[in-house]
Amino acid sequence: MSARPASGNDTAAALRATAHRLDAEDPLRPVRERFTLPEDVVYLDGNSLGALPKAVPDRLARVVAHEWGALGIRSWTESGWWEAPERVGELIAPLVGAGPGQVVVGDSTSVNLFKALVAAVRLAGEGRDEVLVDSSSFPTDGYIAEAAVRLTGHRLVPVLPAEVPGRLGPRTAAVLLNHVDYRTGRLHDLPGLTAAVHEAGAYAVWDLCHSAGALPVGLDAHGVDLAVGCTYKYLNGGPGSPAFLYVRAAHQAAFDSPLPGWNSHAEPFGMRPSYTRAEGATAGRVGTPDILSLLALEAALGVWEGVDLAAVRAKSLALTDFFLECVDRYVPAGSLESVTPAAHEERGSQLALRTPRAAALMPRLIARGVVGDFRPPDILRFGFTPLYVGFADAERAARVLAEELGAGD
Ligand SMILES: Cc1ncc(COP(=O)(O)O)c(C=O)c1O
Ligand SMILES: Nc1c(O)cccc1C(=O)C[C@H](N)C(=O)O
Repeated sequence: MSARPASGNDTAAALRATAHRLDAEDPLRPVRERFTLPEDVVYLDGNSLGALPKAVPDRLARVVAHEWGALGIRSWTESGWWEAPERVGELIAPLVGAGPGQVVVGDSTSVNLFKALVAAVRLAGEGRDEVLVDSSSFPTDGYIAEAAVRLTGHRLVPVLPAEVPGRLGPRTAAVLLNHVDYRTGRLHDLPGLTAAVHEAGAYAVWDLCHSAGALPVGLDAHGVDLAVGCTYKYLNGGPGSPAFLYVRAAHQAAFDSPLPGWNSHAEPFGMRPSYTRAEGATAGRVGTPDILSLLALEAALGVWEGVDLAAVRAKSLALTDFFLECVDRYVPAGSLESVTPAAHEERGSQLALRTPRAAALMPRLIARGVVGDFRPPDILRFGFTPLYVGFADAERAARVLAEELGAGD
């Protein structure tokens, strides 16, 4: 980075004063009170595991003691367990720009990637034999895509998102893309790439793991065909909370799941020997939902009440700008390189700083209460969740980072 040398106490005092003012002016500041945050810790890992919303422990305790303990099997109907995948889907829908009836919650992101990709190539039909997959993606996307095409008989073409328009053609059936790159934090052009995929007559599948809850997505507005995302990052659902699957309403009649379990049957308790698909988003279900995690997620989604996603995006950009400014002021020139694009329209809600010392540095930052993560071979990752991270947190993280960099190995 183009760092200026740290100029001592004056710099720190000025940056702290700015942080204090920005926190005082922050319209999302009160939302932080909806979370239990670890004491004296700057938590910059919400892009891996979101913090704990305060409403979750009591809700879970009641589900266990009353719904499971006292009501038992009756809770599938009396406590609304059976409909929970669709009900929780309706809570996520507005956060990703989806109208009602298109989002269902259940299974992991990996499993939903498989369903979505196979369903997309089936929608494309005969005569199209290629699937493009984002080669910079989180590894599971590539593994799943490879396994999916082995079953469907398509040819997998790994490409960088920027190369997609040049690689599309009459043979393309579907394209699997990441909205925000998990390593670099680069935000890809979802509207533009989706339009290009459609122009080629193909189907666009988006992985929203690093954008759902971090920025407006606009699934309906941009014509996305299918999308998946996890709920344990910016949606704060807890470790292993179930993922979501979006199937555009226009495609639901032809949606052909490769995993048609009994939960997506039109009449699940009819126990029929043959399968008849349920209507709507329910067709994306497979087997018995993970009720404890699903209901923890439902309680966690309460933190979004009254929260405007445009304010979340504005704060995310302000926080990441401010963190970069602090790093620039505190850290000696040449010791870190930001691999996250500077342009706002290309930035998600995390920053990735490159240094050959990254692997050794991150444990030291964590020991000093600044929790980010390390991604091989040389990336320090800092996630900024606008619902609970403040500007004073950003200043402290940058200052501790500079101190640890200065301390040598
Ligand atoms: C982009 C992306 N896709 C998928 C996953 C993981 O999927 P799963 O929920 O199946 O572990 C992650 C992170 O774990 C991710 O960052
Ligand atoms: N899903 C995770 C897990 O089960 C354990 C630890 C981390 C994760 C993550 O989410 C990693 C994350 N997708 C990443 O961007 O690196």
